[in-house]
Amino acid sequence: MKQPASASAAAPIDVAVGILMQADGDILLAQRPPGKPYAGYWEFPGGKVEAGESILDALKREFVEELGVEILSAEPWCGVEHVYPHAHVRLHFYISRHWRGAPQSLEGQAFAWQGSVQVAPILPATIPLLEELDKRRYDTR
Ligand SMILES: Nc1nc2c([nH]c(=O)n2[C@@H]2O[C@H](COP(=O)(O)OP(=O)(O)OP(=O)(O)O)[C@@H](O)[C@H]2O)c(=O)[nH]1
Repeated sequence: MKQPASASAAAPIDVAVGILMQADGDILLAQRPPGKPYAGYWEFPGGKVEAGESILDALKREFVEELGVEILSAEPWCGVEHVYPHAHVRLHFYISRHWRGAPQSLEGQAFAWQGSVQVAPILPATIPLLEELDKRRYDTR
């Protein structure tokens, strides 16, 4: 099959992204492992939605695979579309305040609980969300 001329011409890839938020507002970030595009950049855990899978199911699967964490509930927060040189992604961000298990580095990735975010660099499409998130961190629902 003929390849699209650029990532922007390709159909967007759906990605499920989860923000674990502790009661004190701290959020979990993970560092992309070597071998992936943007290796070393920080992101919220998640990954591509597989064919026939719901976004929430993909989110739950990725958290088990990457961190050994079982998401008990998550609310959709916002969607962001971004064209990278390697892919056109449609990011579906969820916030979860209820999960089971402490995160483990199952894919060798570093991760960090952050209040105001100090780790860098952050994936470009995720940067604008950090400011918005800061406003929600102390929402105690
Ligand atoms: N998980 C995650 N992905 C993000 C974020 N922001 C962002 O632009 N992305 C993009 O979304 C895409 C996620 O794909 P991925 O390669 O991590 O997904 P995956 O774990 O299923 O990868 P795989 O192909 O190795 O199985 C990447 O292009 C990544 O650059 C974010 O905050 N979290």
